[in-house]
Amino acid sequence: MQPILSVQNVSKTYEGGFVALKNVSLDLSQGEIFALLGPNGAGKTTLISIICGLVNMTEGRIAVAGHDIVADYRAARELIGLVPQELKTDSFETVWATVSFSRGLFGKKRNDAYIEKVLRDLSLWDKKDSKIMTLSGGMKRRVLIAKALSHEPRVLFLDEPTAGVDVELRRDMWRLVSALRAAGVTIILTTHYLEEAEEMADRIGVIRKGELILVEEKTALMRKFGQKRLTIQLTAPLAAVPPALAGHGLELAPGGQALIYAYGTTNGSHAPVSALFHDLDQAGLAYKDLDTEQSTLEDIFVDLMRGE
Ligand SMILES: Nc1ncnc2c1ncn2[C@@H]1O[C@H](COP(=O)(O)OP(=O)(O)OP(=O)(O)O)[C@@H](O)[C@H]1O
Repeated sequence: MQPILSVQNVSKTYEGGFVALKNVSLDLSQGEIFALLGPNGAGKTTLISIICGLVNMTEGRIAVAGHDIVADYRAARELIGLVPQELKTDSFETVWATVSFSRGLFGKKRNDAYIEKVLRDLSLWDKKDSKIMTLSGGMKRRVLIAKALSHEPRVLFLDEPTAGVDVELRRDMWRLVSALRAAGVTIILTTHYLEEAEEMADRIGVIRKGELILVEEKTALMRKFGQKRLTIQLTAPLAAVPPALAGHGLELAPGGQALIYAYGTTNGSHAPVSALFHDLDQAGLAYKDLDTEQSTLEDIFVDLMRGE
């Protein structure tokens, strides 16, 4: 199937010579949620801005549903919605006028029923006649989302959509994202809240210093780079790991009250764990409790960023 978004060998050098993107390639399929992660200044906004036609690329080619974003920019842009990071809205207009006007800008026929649905989905309906300048920051952000959805885009970019928003808006937003995905909309989001990406994304891309260093299905990523940690709380403290257990790579917790066993989640086999318990019993070590922890996307991300 043709990708809904195809980014091929895109590079960007800003005026003054700063290289913000280096040979980035990426294909997205319809209806997927893709989380683009990376530290501040990695190039996420640059990439999104290029795809949305706000910044020119230096090299490369991008197509949206087969429409080249340069040669066929009108058709390409009609398919894209962008919720920008910064709050910029026309303060004197009403919510209704702002969102309807935005639809008109894309040459779409007026559709009041659709705009009403968008405003209702974003809990903005009772504010439809309010001027933007009278709204709270969270409400303004909802308006930005409504604007981005006004022309029924097939690809939606959310650039740090939940930065500084309250729990309720965050929850609304994720409900909306699920509904959009179910309707076949492809969503690309950048976020610094990694639990959000862990929860929502189908695939994760990590960008570092302008390079897309990794693109992976989320579940595969968690399997591949994830670690589990088993803490065995002992009934009596130890001074050192007993020699009989030397082959397991155990660590003794400070104070000697617990043994820590870290293992990968790659092969799904539990043989090493059962061998460990067998040897614990053989060594006559008594334990009173067990804790397991699994690495989160955040742990994996931090490790990836360290691995320069
Ligand atoms: N107009 C510009 N001229 C020169 N350099 C720029 C310009 N815009 C961005 N940059 C630089 O390009 C790099 C990438 O910026 P970008 O905004 O894409 O990062 P980001 O990954 O979105 O970061 P953040 O997480 O902070 O939003 C940064 O070093 C930034 O200073």
